Amino acid sequence: MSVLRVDAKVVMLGKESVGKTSLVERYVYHRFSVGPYQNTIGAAFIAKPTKVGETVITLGIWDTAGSERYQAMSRIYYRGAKAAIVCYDPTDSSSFQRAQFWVKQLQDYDETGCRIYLCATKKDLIDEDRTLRQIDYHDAQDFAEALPLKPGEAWWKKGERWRWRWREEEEEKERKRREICCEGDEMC
Ligand SMILES: Nc1nc2c(ncn2[C@@H]2O[C@H](COP(=O)(O)OP(=O)(O)OP(=O)(O)O)[C@@H](O)[C@H]2O)c(=O)[nH]1
Repeated sequence: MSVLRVDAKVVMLGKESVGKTSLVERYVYHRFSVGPYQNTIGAAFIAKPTKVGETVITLGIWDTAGSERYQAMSRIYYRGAKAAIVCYDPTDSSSFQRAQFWVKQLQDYDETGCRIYLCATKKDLIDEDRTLRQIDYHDAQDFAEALPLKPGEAWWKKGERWRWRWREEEEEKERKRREICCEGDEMC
């Protein structure tokens, strides 16, 4: 019996119905399924060999369910991932909030240097009717630009709202860490 060797684990994250499964299907099978929307249950796995230079590497793609019902399970799927594609639908502002949630989860629990990619879906809808856009392009860009930076470095680049928000969140985390430490330890 042959055992499938996965060279890199990739995880798809994002609110339900943002288009994660459609993206994976497009990438793997070059198709877009039209028809009634079927939500993912738990997660789906697919292996995709891909050529990088002369080397073939196999991506193990975990397409997670966006429904909050499955949120607790998601850590299993992003644990050890080399890359996370965090998707949001620019016509749905709540999906952008959800994307921020996932980015934070990944940053808080990352043990293996997972690279985070922010992906806006359903561009055709915006192209057809710009009034559908609920997420400002620049807000998304600012947020994405802050991603490769470690949280501690993010606030050195001044100007944009997102970077300041990272800073505030980090300071708040540090403050809580100190409080917890001081409660149980007089040396703190
Ligand atoms: N117009 C348009 N519709 C899309 C696009 N991508 C996905 N959809 C539609 O959006 C709906 C949800 O797509 P899915 O790919 O199933 O979404 P998902 O994020 O995997 O959803 P969950 O499995 O619930 O997490 C489907 O009806 C798709 O046809 C796109 O690029 N443009």
